[in-house]
Amino acid sequence: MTTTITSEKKQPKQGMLDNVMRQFNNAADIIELNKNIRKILEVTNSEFIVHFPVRMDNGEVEIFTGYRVQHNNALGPYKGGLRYHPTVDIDAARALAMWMTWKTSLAGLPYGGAKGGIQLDPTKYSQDELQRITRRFTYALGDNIGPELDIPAPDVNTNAQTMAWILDTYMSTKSPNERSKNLHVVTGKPIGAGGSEGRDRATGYGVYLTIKFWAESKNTDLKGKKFIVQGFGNVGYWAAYFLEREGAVLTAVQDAYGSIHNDQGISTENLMAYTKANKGSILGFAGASPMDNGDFFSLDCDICIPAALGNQITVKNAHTIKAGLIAEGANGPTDVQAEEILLQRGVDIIPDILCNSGGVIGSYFEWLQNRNGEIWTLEEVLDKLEKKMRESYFKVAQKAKSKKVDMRTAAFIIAIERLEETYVQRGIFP
Ligand SMILES: NC(=O)C1=CN([C@@H]2O[C@H](COP(=O)(O)OP(=O)(O)OC[C@H]3O[C@@H](n4cnc5c(N)ncnc54)[C@H](O)[C@@H]3O)[C@@H](O)[C@H]2O)C=CC1
Ligand SMILES: O=C(O)CCC(=O)C(=O)O
Repeated sequence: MTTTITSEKKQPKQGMLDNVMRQFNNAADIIELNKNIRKILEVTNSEFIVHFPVRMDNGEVEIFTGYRVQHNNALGPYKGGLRYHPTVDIDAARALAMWMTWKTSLAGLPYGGAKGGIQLDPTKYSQDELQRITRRFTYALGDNIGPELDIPAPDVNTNAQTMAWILDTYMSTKSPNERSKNLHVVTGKPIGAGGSEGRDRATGYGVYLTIKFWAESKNTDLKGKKFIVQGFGNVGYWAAYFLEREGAVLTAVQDAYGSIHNDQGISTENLMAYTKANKGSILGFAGASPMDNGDFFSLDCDICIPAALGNQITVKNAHTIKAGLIAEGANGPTDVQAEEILLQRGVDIIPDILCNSGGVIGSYFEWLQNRNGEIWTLEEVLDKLEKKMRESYFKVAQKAKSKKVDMRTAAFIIAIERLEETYVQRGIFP
Protein backbone atom coordinates (compact mmCIF):
# COMPACT_ATOMS: atom_id res chain seq x y z
CA MET A 1 0.00 0.00 0.00
CA THR A 2 1.40 3.44 -0.90
CA THR A 3 -0.11 6.60 0.50
CA THR A 4 0.60 10.18 -0.45
CA ILE A 5 1.37 12.75 2.19
CA THR A 6 0.02 16.05 1.01
CA SER A 7 2.23 19.10 1.43
CA GLU A 8 1.56 21.56 4.24
CA LYS A 9 -0.13 23.97 1.84
CA LYS A 10 -2.80 21.36 1.17
CA GLN A 11 -2.88 20.04 4.72
CA PRO A 12 -2.75 22.88 7.27
CA LYS A 13 -2.81 20.50 10.22
CA GLN A 14 -0.72 21.09 13.36
CA GLY A 15 1.37 18.26 14.67
CA MET A 16 4.51 16.29 13.95
CA LEU A 17 3.64 15.53 10.34
CA ASP A 18 2.99 19.19 9.60
CA ASN A 19 6.29 20.00 11.29
CA VAL A 20 8.46 17.57 9.37
CA MET A 21 6.85 18.55 6.05
CA ARG A 22 7.55 22.24 6.72
CA GLN A 23 11.14 21.47 7.68
CA PHE A 24 11.59 19.40 4.52
CA ASN A 25 9.95 21.96 2.21
CA ASN A 26 12.01 24.79 3.68
CA ALA A 27 15.31 23.01 2.95
CA ALA A 28 14.11 21.69 -0.43
CA ASP A 29 13.19 25.25 -1.48
CA ILE A 30 16.61 26.60 -0.51
CA ILE A 31 18.50 24.00 -2.56
CA GLU A 32 15.90 24.06 -5.36
CA LEU A 33 15.53 20.30 -5.11
CA ASN A 34 14.75 18.53 -8.39
CA LYS A 35 10.95 18.51 -8.50
CA ASN A 36 10.68 14.81 -9.31
CA ILE A 37 12.90 13.81 -6.41
CA ARG A 38 10.86 16.12 -4.22
CA LYS A 39 7.71 14.27 -5.25
CA ILE A 40 9.30 10.97 -4.21
CA LEU A 41 10.51 12.24 -0.84
CA GLU A 42 7.17 13.86 -0.01
CA VAL A 43 5.47 10.47 0.14
CA THR A 44 5.99 7.30 2.10
CA ASN A 45 6.84 4.11 0.20
CA SER A 46 4.70 1.72 2.26
CA GLU A 47 2.36 1.89 5.23
CA PHE A 48 1.13 -1.07 7.25
CA ILE A 49 -1.74 -0.87 9.70
CA VAL A 50 -2.46 -4.12 11.51
CA HIS A 51 -5.25 -5.02 13.92
CA PHE A 52 -4.52 -8.08 16.01
CA PRO A 53 -6.15 -9.88 18.94
CA VAL A 54 -4.36 -10.65 22.21
CA ARG A 55 -5.61 -12.54 25.23
CA MET A 56 -5.34 -10.50 28.43
CA ASP A 57 -4.46 -11.88 31.88
CA ASN A 58 -8.16 -11.87 32.80
CA GLY A 59 -9.02 -14.15 29.86
CA GLU A 60 -10.66 -11.40 27.75
CA VAL A 61 -9.44 -10.74 24.19
CA GLU A 62 -8.44 -7.18 23.27
CA ILE A 63 -7.83 -5.91 19.74
CA PHE A 64 -4.77 -3.71 19.21
CA THR A 65 -3.73 -1.50 16.32
CA GLY A 66 -0.11 -1.41 15.22
CA TYR A 67 1.65 0.67 12.58
CA ARG A 68 4.80 0.48 10.50
CA VAL A 69 5.50 3.21 7.98
CA GLN A 70 8.42 2.85 5.57
CA HIS A 71 9.23 6.25 4.18
CA ASN A 72 12.24 5.80 1.90
CA ASN A 73 14.90 3.14 1.20
CA ALA A 74 17.01 4.76 -1.51
CA LEU A 75 20.10 4.53 0.69
CA GLY A 76 19.52 1.09 2.23
CA PRO A 77 17.07 -0.92 4.34
CA TYR A 78 14.41 0.94 6.28
CA LYS A 79 15.47 1.70 9.86
CA GLY A 80 13.69 3.17 12.86
CA GLY A 81 12.10 2.55 16.22
CA LEU A 82 8.82 1.18 17.53
CA ARG A 83 6.85 3.28 20.02
CA TYR A 84 4.15 2.06 22.42
CA HIS A 85 2.03 5.07 23.32
CA PRO A 86 -1.59 6.28 23.11
CA THR A 87 -0.53 9.01 20.62
CA VAL A 88 0.76 6.51 18.04
CA ASP A 89 -1.29 6.83 14.85
CA ILE A 90 -0.64 6.84 11.13
CA ASP A 91 0.37 10.52 10.99
CA ALA A 92 2.76 10.16 13.93
CA ALA A 93 4.33 7.10 12.30
CA ARG A 94 4.66 8.95 8.97
CA ALA A 95 6.32 11.95 10.57
CA LEU A 96 8.71 9.85 12.65
CA ALA A 97 9.55 7.67 9.60
CA MET A 98 10.43 10.77 7.57
CA TRP A 99 12.69 12.08 10.33
CA MET A 100 14.46 8.71 10.27
CA THR A 101 15.18 9.08 6.53
CA TRP A 102 16.79 12.49 7.09
CA LYS A 103 18.63 11.24 10.20
CA THR A 104 20.20 8.18 8.57
CA SER A 105 21.09 10.16 5.47
CA LEU A 106 22.72 12.93 7.51
CA ALA A 107 24.71 10.39 9.52
CA GLY A 108 26.01 8.82 6.30
CA LEU A 109 24.50 5.42 7.13
CA PRO A 110 23.43 2.83 4.52
CA TYR A 111 19.81 3.04 5.69
CA GLY A 112 16.46 4.53 4.85
CA GLY A 113 13.77 5.61 7.29
CA ALA A 114 10.84 3.87 8.98
CA LYS A 115 8.93 4.07 12.26
CA GLY A 116 5.97 2.43 13.88
CA GLY A 117 4.45 1.20 17.05
CA ILE A 118 1.25 0.30 18.82
CA GLN A 119 -1.43 2.64 20.05
CA LEU A 120 -1.62 1.73 23.73
CA ASP A 121 -0.78 2.89 27.22
CA PRO A 122 1.75 0.31 28.42
CA THR A 123 1.22 1.22 32.09
CA LYS A 124 -2.18 -0.49 31.82
CA TYR A 125 -0.69 -3.90 30.93
CA SER A 126 1.34 -6.54 32.76
CA GLN A 127 4.75 -7.69 31.47
CA ASP A 128 3.16 -10.95 30.31
CA GLU A 129 0.50 -9.03 28.40
CA LEU A 130 3.12 -6.75 26.82
CA GLN A 131 5.08 -9.80 25.74
CA ARG A 132 1.99 -11.36 24.09
CA ILE A 133 1.09 -8.02 22.46
CA THR A 134 4.62 -7.65 21.07
CA ARG A 135 4.70 -11.21 19.75
CA ARG A 136 1.31 -10.88 18.04
CA PHE A 137 2.36 -7.54 16.53
CA THR A 138 5.51 -9.21 15.16
CA TYR A 139 3.45 -12.01 13.58
CA ALA A 140 1.08 -9.43 12.13
CA LEU A 141 3.96 -7.52 10.51
CA GLY A 142 5.30 -10.82 9.13
CA ASP A 143 7.92 -10.44 6.42
CA ASN A 144 7.25 -6.74 6.02
CA ILE A 145 10.19 -6.36 8.42
CA GLY A 146 13.50 -8.19 7.96
CA PRO A 147 17.25 -7.84 8.54
CA GLU A 148 17.87 -6.51 5.03
CA LEU A 149 14.44 -4.91 4.57
CA ASP A 150 13.27 -3.00 7.64
CA ILE A 151 14.99 -3.14 11.02
CA PRO A 152 13.05 -1.89 14.09
CA ALA A 153 14.69 -0.63 17.31
CA PRO A 154 13.52 0.79 20.68
CA ASP A 155 11.69 4.09 21.02
CA VAL A 156 9.28 5.46 23.64
CA ASN A 157 8.11 2.72 26.03
CA THR A 158 9.95 -0.04 24.21
CA ASN A 159 13.34 -1.37 25.24
CA ALA A 160 15.88 -4.19 24.88
CA GLN A 161 13.35 -6.68 26.26
CA THR A 162 10.80 -5.69 23.60
CA MET A 163 13.44 -6.20 20.90
CA ALA A 164 14.32 -9.66 22.30
CA TRP A 165 10.64 -10.69 22.06
CA ILE A 166 10.47 -9.45 18.47
CA LEU A 167 13.68 -11.27 17.56
CA ASP A 168 12.50 -14.51 19.14
CA THR A 169 9.11 -14.34 17.42
CA TYR A 170 10.53 -13.39 14.03
CA MET A 171 13.14 -16.18 14.22
CA SER A 172 10.48 -18.73 15.09
CA THR A 173 8.94 -18.10 11.67
CA LYS A 174 12.19 -19.10 9.91
CA SER A 175 13.64 -22.55 9.25
CA PRO A 176 16.32 -23.63 11.77
CA ASN A 177 19.05 -23.11 9.17
CA GLU A 178 17.93 -19.51 8.56
CA ARG A 179 17.52 -18.40 12.17
CA SER A 180 21.03 -17.20 12.95
CA LYS A 181 21.03 -15.19 9.71
CA ASN A 182 18.21 -13.10 11.13
CA LEU A 183 19.83 -11.83 14.31
CA HIS A 184 19.93 -8.32 12.87
CA VAL A 185 16.17 -8.10 12.25
CA VAL A 186 16.07 -5.73 15.24
CA THR A 187 18.72 -3.66 17.03
CA GLY A 188 18.80 -2.47 20.61
CA LYS A 189 18.67 -6.09 21.82
CA PRO A 190 19.98 -7.24 25.22
CA ILE A 191 23.68 -8.14 25.00
CA GLY A 192 22.95 -11.84 25.62
CA ALA A 193 20.50 -11.89 22.70
CA GLY A 194 22.89 -10.39 20.15
CA GLY A 195 22.83 -6.77 21.30
CA SER A 196 25.81 -4.45 21.18
CA GLU A 197 27.72 -2.94 24.04
CA GLY A 198 26.83 0.73 24.27
CA ARG A 199 23.54 0.71 22.32
CA ASP A 200 21.70 1.31 25.61
CA ARG A 201 23.46 4.66 26.14
CA ALA A 202 24.18 5.54 22.49
CA THR A 203 21.39 8.10 22.03
CA GLY A 204 22.00 9.94 25.31
CA TYR A 205 25.76 9.80 24.80
CA GLY A 206 25.25 11.30 21.35
CA VAL A 207 23.08 14.08 22.81
CA TYR A 208 25.85 14.84 25.30
CA LEU A 209 28.50 14.77 22.55
CA THR A 210 26.64 17.30 20.40
CA ILE A 211 26.38 19.59 23.46
CA LYS A 212 30.11 19.12 24.03
CA PHE A 213 30.84 20.02 20.38
CA TRP A 214 28.56 23.08 20.69
CA ALA A 215 30.50 24.15 23.80
CA GLU A 216 33.79 23.61 21.96
CA SER A 217 32.65 25.80 19.08
CA LYS A 218 31.49 28.51 21.51
CA ASN A 219 34.74 28.25 23.43
CA THR A 220 32.84 27.64 26.63
CA ASP A 221 33.03 25.04 29.40
CA LEU A 222 30.18 22.73 30.42
CA LYS A 223 31.39 22.68 34.02
CA GLY A 224 28.81 24.39 36.22
CA LYS A 225 26.30 24.86 33.39
CA LYS A 226 22.74 24.27 34.58
CA PHE A 227 20.57 21.98 32.48
CA ILE A 228 17.00 20.72 32.57
CA VAL A 229 15.68 17.51 31.00
CA GLN A 230 12.17 16.65 29.87
CA GLY A 231 11.80 12.85 29.83
CA PHE A 232 13.90 10.70 32.15
CA GLY A 233 13.88 7.50 30.11
CA ASN A 234 16.60 6.02 27.96
CA VAL A 235 17.59 9.25 26.21
CA GLY A 236 17.06 11.76 29.03
CA TYR A 237 18.81 9.68 31.66
CA TRP A 238 21.95 8.90 29.65
CA ALA A 239 22.27 12.47 28.35
CA ALA A 240 22.03 13.75 31.95
CA TYR A 241 24.45 11.08 33.19
CA PHE A 242 27.21 12.09 30.75
CA LEU A 243 26.64 15.84 31.24
CA GLU A 244 26.84 15.41 35.00
CA ARG A 245 30.17 13.60 34.59
CA GLU A 246 31.40 16.65 32.67
CA GLY A 247 30.53 18.88 35.66
CA ALA A 248 27.21 20.26 34.38
CA VAL A 249 24.38 20.46 36.96
CA LEU A 250 20.96 18.88 36.44
CA THR A 251 18.47 21.28 38.07
CA ALA A 252 15.05 20.05 36.90
CA VAL A 253 13.38 17.03 35.37
CA GLN A 254 9.92 16.50 33.92
CA ASP A 255 8.40 13.15 33.05
CA ALA A 256 4.93 11.84 32.21
CA TYR A 257 3.96 12.08 35.90
CA GLY A 258 5.16 15.59 36.81
CA SER A 259 8.14 17.90 37.34
CA ILE A 260 10.79 18.28 40.03
CA HIS A 261 13.36 21.00 40.71
CA ASN A 262 16.50 21.55 42.79
CA ASP A 263 18.76 24.47 41.91
CA GLN A 264 21.63 22.88 43.87
CA GLY A 265 21.59 19.84 41.59
CA ILE A 266 19.82 16.50 41.20
CA SER A 267 21.91 13.31 41.22
CA THR A 268 21.16 11.43 37.99
CA GLU A 269 22.10 8.05 39.49
CA ASN A 270 19.98 8.55 42.61
CA LEU A 271 17.04 9.74 40.53
CA MET A 272 17.30 6.76 38.18
CA ALA A 273 17.48 4.34 41.13
CA TYR A 274 14.41 6.07 42.61
CA THR A 275 12.33 5.96 39.40
CA LYS A 276 13.16 2.27 38.86
CA ALA A 277 11.73 1.53 42.30
CA ASN A 278 8.80 3.91 41.74
CA LYS A 279 7.16 2.43 38.60
CA GLY A 280 9.11 4.78 36.33
CA SER A 281 7.95 8.01 38.00
CA ILE A 282 10.22 10.80 39.30
CA LEU A 283 7.52 12.11 41.64
CA GLY A 284 8.32 11.88 45.35
CA PHE A 285 12.11 11.92 44.84
CA ALA A 286 13.61 13.24 48.08
CA GLY A 287 16.46 15.12 46.35
CA ALA A 288 14.18 17.70 44.68
CA SER A 289 10.91 19.61 45.13
CA PRO A 290 7.82 19.16 43.00
CA MET A 291 6.90 22.05 40.68
CA ASP A 292 4.17 22.97 38.20
CA ASN A 293 4.56 21.35 34.79
CA GLY A 294 3.64 24.65 33.15
CA ASP A 295 6.70 26.41 34.61
CA PHE A 296 9.21 23.78 33.53
CA PHE A 297 10.49 25.20 30.24
CA SER A 298 10.75 28.74 31.64
CA LEU A 299 13.18 27.73 34.41
CA ASP A 300 16.44 29.62 34.60
CA CYS A 301 19.10 27.36 33.05
CA ASP A 302 21.79 27.22 30.36
CA ILE A 303 20.75 24.09 28.47
CA CYS A 304 17.32 22.57 27.88
CA ILE A 305 17.05 18.97 26.71
CA PRO A 306 13.59 17.90 25.55
CA ALA A 307 13.84 14.08 25.55
CA ALA A 308 10.22 12.93 25.64
CA LEU A 309 7.57 13.51 22.96
CA GLY A 310 7.03 15.76 19.94
CA ASN A 311 5.56 19.28 19.89
CA GLN A 312 6.57 20.21 23.45
CA ILE A 313 8.12 23.60 22.64
CA THR A 314 5.46 25.68 20.95
CA VAL A 315 4.43 29.31 20.50
CA LYS A 316 2.91 29.05 23.98
CA ASN A 317 6.24 28.59 25.78
CA ALA A 318 8.98 29.57 23.28
CA HIS A 319 8.99 33.20 24.52
CA THR A 320 9.60 32.10 28.10
CA ILE A 321 12.56 29.78 27.55
CA LYS A 322 15.69 31.06 29.30
CA ALA A 323 18.17 28.42 28.12
CA GLY A 324 20.69 29.55 25.51
CA LEU A 325 20.79 26.07 23.98
CA ILE A 326 18.10 23.53 23.17
CA ALA A 327 19.48 20.07 22.47
CA GLU A 328 16.73 17.96 20.93
CA GLY A 329 17.01 14.46 22.39
CA ALA A 330 13.39 13.79 21.36
CA ASN A 331 12.12 13.63 17.80
CA GLY A 332 10.24 16.76 16.78
CA PRO A 333 10.06 18.47 20.20
CA THR A 334 10.11 22.00 18.76
CA ASP A 335 7.45 23.12 16.34
CA VAL A 336 8.29 25.32 13.38
CA GLN A 337 6.73 28.54 14.71
CA ALA A 338 8.38 28.09 18.11
CA GLU A 339 11.71 27.59 16.36
CA GLU A 340 11.32 30.91 14.53
CA ILE A 341 10.75 32.66 17.85
CA LEU A 342 13.72 30.96 19.48
CA LEU A 343 16.09 31.69 16.61
CA GLN A 344 15.04 35.35 16.62
CA ARG A 345 15.80 35.44 20.33
CA GLY A 346 19.29 34.03 19.66
CA VAL A 347 18.68 30.61 21.20
CA ASP A 348 20.80 27.87 19.61
CA ILE A 349 19.08 24.62 18.65
CA ILE A 350 20.85 21.33 17.96
CA PRO A 351 18.22 19.68 15.78
CA ASP A 352 16.86 16.20 16.52
CA ILE A 353 18.13 14.54 13.35
CA LEU A 354 21.66 15.45 14.46
CA CYS A 355 21.32 15.57 18.25
CA ASN A 356 19.71 12.15 18.78
CA SER A 357 21.41 10.36 15.87
CA GLY A 358 23.74 8.50 18.26
CA GLY A 359 20.92 5.95 18.72
CA VAL A 360 20.66 4.87 15.12
CA ILE A 361 24.44 5.03 14.69
CA GLY A 362 24.72 2.67 17.68
CA SER A 363 22.09 0.47 16.03
CA TYR A 364 24.11 0.44 12.83
CA PHE A 365 27.13 -0.80 14.83
CA GLU A 366 24.99 -3.58 16.33
CA TRP A 367 23.65 -4.54 12.89
CA LEU A 368 27.18 -4.67 11.45
CA GLN A 369 28.43 -6.84 14.32
CA ASN A 370 25.52 -9.28 13.89
CA ARG A 371 25.99 -9.39 10.12
CA ASN A 372 29.74 -9.99 10.36
CA GLY A 373 29.81 -12.23 13.43
CA GLU A 374 31.82 -9.67 15.42
CA ILE A 375 31.66 -8.49 19.03
CA TRP A 376 33.02 -5.01 19.80
CA THR A 377 33.94 -3.65 23.23
CA LEU A 378 32.10 -0.75 24.87
CA GLU A 379 35.18 1.43 24.37
CA GLU A 380 35.31 0.64 20.64
CA VAL A 381 31.62 1.42 20.22
CA LEU A 382 31.81 4.74 22.06
CA ASP A 383 34.99 5.77 20.21
CA LYS A 384 33.48 5.03 16.82
CA LEU A 385 30.28 6.82 17.85
CA GLU A 386 32.17 9.93 18.91
CA LYS A 387 34.09 10.01 15.64
CA LYS A 388 30.92 9.76 13.57
CA MET A 389 29.01 12.30 15.62
CA ARG A 390 31.87 14.80 15.51
CA GLU A 391 31.98 14.49 11.74
CA SER A 392 28.21 15.05 11.45
CA TYR A 393 28.13 17.94 13.92
CA PHE A 394 30.86 19.97 12.26
CA LYS A 395 29.56 19.19 8.77
CA VAL A 396 26.22 20.69 9.83
CA ALA A 397 27.89 23.67 11.52
CA GLN A 398 29.94 24.31 8.38
CA LYS A 399 26.88 24.05 6.11
CA ALA A 400 24.94 26.42 8.37
CA LYS A 401 27.76 28.94 7.99
CA SER A 402 28.20 28.57 4.24
CA LYS A 403 24.47 28.69 3.47
CA LYS A 404 23.73 31.28 6.20
CA VAL A 405 20.96 29.11 7.63
CA ASP A 406 20.14 27.65 11.04
CA MET A 407 21.45 24.23 12.15
CA ARG A 408 18.21 22.36 11.36
CA THR A 409 17.98 23.69 7.84
CA ALA A 410 21.67 22.87 7.33
CA ALA A 411 21.15 19.32 8.60
CA PHE A 412 18.15 18.84 6.29
CA ILE A 413 20.10 20.21 3.32
CA ILE A 414 22.93 17.71 3.84
CA ALA A 415 20.46 14.85 4.26
CA ILE A 416 18.40 15.77 1.20
CA GLU A 417 21.45 16.41 -0.98
CA ARG A 418 22.75 12.91 -0.27
CA LEU A 419 19.42 11.42 -1.36
CA GLU A 420 19.29 13.68 -4.41
CA GLU A 421 22.76 12.54 -5.44
CA THR A 422 21.71 8.89 -5.13
CA TYR A 423 18.67 9.34 -7.34
CA VAL A 424 20.62 11.35 -9.92
CA GLN A 425 23.50 8.85 -10.02
CA ARG A 426 21.11 5.97 -10.47
CA GLY A 427 19.92 7.80 -13.55
CA ILE A 428 16.27 7.69 -12.66
CA PHE A 429 15.83 11.44 -12.99
CA PRO A 430 18.61 12.80 -15.18
N1 LIG B 1 15.54 5.29 22.48
C1 LIG B 1 16.29 5.74 21.48
O1 LIG B 1 17.34 5.17 21.16
C2 LIG B 1 15.91 6.99 20.75
C3 LIG B 1 14.87 7.79 21.16
N2 LIG B 1 14.65 8.98 20.52
C4 LIG B 1 13.58 9.85 20.96
O2 LIG B 1 13.81 10.28 22.30
C5 LIG B 1 12.55 10.50 22.97
C6 LIG B 1 12.53 9.69 24.25
O3 LIG B 1 12.69 8.31 23.93
P1 LIG B 1 13.16 7.25 25.02
O4 LIG B 1 14.01 7.90 26.03
O5 LIG B 1 13.65 6.08 24.27
O6 LIG B 1 11.77 6.85 25.68
P2 LIG B 1 11.51 6.22 27.13
O7 LIG B 1 10.23 5.50 27.03
O8 LIG B 1 12.71 5.48 27.60
O9 LIG B 1 11.35 7.51 28.07
C7 LIG B 1 10.39 8.48 27.81
C8 LIG B 1 10.39 9.46 28.95
O10 LIG B 1 9.53 10.55 28.60
C9 LIG B 1 8.59 10.76 29.65
N3 LIG B 1 7.36 11.32 29.10
C10 LIG B 1 6.40 10.68 28.41
N4 LIG B 1 5.38 11.52 28.13
C11 LIG B 1 5.74 12.72 28.65
C12 LIG B 1 5.12 13.98 28.70
N5 LIG B 1 3.92 14.18 28.13
N6 LIG B 1 5.76 15.00 29.33
C13 LIG B 1 6.96 14.80 29.91
N7 LIG B 1 7.61 13.61 29.89
C14 LIG B 1 7.00 12.59 29.27
C15 LIG B 1 8.41 9.40 30.28
O11 LIG B 1 7.87 9.49 31.58
C16 LIG B 1 9.85 8.89 30.26
O12 LIG B 1 10.57 9.45 31.35
C17 LIG B 1 11.48 10.15 21.94
O13 LIG B 1 11.09 11.32 21.26
C18 LIG B 1 12.21 9.21 20.99
O14 LIG B 1 11.62 9.17 19.71
C19 LIG B 1 15.43 9.41 19.50
C20 LIG B 1 16.46 8.66 19.04
C21 LIG B 1 16.73 7.34 19.57
O1 LIG C 1 18.12 2.80 16.54
C1 LIG C 1 17.37 2.90 15.58
O2 LIG C 1 17.38 2.15 14.64
C2 LIG C 1 16.34 4.01 15.51
C3 LIG C 1 16.17 4.79 16.76
C4 LIG C 1 15.04 5.75 16.55
O3 LIG C 1 13.90 5.35 16.52
C5 LIG C 1 15.31 7.15 16.33
O4 LIG C 1 16.46 7.53 16.06
O5 LIG C 1 14.37 7.95 16.40
